[in-house]
Amino acid sequence: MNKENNKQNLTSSPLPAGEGKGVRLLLDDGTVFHGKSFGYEKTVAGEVVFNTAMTGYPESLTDPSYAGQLMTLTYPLVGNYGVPPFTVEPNGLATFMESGHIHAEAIIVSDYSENYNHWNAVESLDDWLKREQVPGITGIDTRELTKILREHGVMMGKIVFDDEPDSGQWGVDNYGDINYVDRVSCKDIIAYAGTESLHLSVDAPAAQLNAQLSDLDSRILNLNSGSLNLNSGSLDLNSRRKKRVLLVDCGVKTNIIRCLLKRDVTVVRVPWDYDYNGLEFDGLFISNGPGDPDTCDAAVQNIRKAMKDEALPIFGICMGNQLLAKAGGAKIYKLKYGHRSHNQPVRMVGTERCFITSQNHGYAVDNGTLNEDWEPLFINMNDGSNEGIRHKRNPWFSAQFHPEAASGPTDTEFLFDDFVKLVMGGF
Ligand SMILES: NC(=O)CC[C@H](N)C(=O)O
Repeated sequence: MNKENNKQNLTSSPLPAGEGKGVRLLLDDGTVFHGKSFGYEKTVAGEVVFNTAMTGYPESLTDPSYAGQLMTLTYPLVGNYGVPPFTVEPNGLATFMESGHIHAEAIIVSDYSENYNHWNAVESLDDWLKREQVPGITGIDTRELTKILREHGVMMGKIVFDDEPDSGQWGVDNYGDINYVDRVSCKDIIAYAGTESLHLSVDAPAAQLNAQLSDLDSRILNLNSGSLNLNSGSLDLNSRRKKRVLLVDCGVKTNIIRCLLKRDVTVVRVPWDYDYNGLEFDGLFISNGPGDPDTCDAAVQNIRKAMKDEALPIFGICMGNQLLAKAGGAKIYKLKYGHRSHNQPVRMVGTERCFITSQNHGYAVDNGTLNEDWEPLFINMNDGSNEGIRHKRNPWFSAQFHPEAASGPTDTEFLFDDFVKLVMGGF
């Protein structure tokens, strides 16, 4: 079937002659959009999703949860504040980005602005995309595209250059069948303490890792001893170490690690399928990540093992909400077109408190499948879907939205305070 003749053929207002190459966005339902290329020239395919935030393209492009997706921005003017520098902190974390590189397959915009101006910009979006070999399309009627995705639901799409014949092949499997988490998760164990970080091998026995982590703690404590506040809540005086959060990296955003470190805990980041149950830690954190949570069974099994310690604080964000729910026996389903924006309203169940949240997810926990030990913690005010869960007795909770924001509103950052208080042993 020739999909291009099958459906709408949508041409947006032409860009001035001489700009990027002509390029088409082909949707799985046969719709074709015509635009101009910017960034890197490459044919790519993936799940086409839309994000209605007005800002935040550097953070969204580097959010590992966008792996495998073509990111449509509905805000029409994109690129006008350029791109911040890719500087890295002493602990190896990017200063302004959410990971080490762009994870979205492509960016789709209405009107790419070549001119940019911002106190922190060092290059244009076009130059950054070229450097990272990621294609962009401009001149697309992104509101029309979004209407189609809202009606039909998200679907696979492909970018094809007008001067290249379309092979007719997608070149990638269906989005939901690919384990993207495995692609984006770290490969080593990385411990972050203060401004330091230490890479450890996943093959080392737990006893050796525990000893290496203790050495790191002693070093940090000695380094800080001049200014050490002995009343600091995070210092465990019995074990002479800081409180430790074990972070399961399903594609963690940098700002989650920053938010934890800011609260004075040591963060031990492990690959998504690593069995951390022999390590010493005081709290378990399960991160955001791309793709279908049903591809992450190893992570669910490890969470179940950790749950044998009923007093262990557990906190999850986004994919972490879904994996914690699965570990508790609940089911996940795919939303029609997901929540990707800076203005998703959620209500804290049992209260009249409503928060405006930053979101990026396509799947959701089915509230009806939570067993009697669990209850919804937040509910989306637009569509009633689950936005978080909590265990009725144990210190286990999670949010479907992004309390770390980056980008977006920071109103729910208090959830990190709540978690770290539990880790410190009190509430
Ligand atoms: N940001 C995330 O962690 C997203 C979780 C999952 N991949 C979803 O789309 O629902």
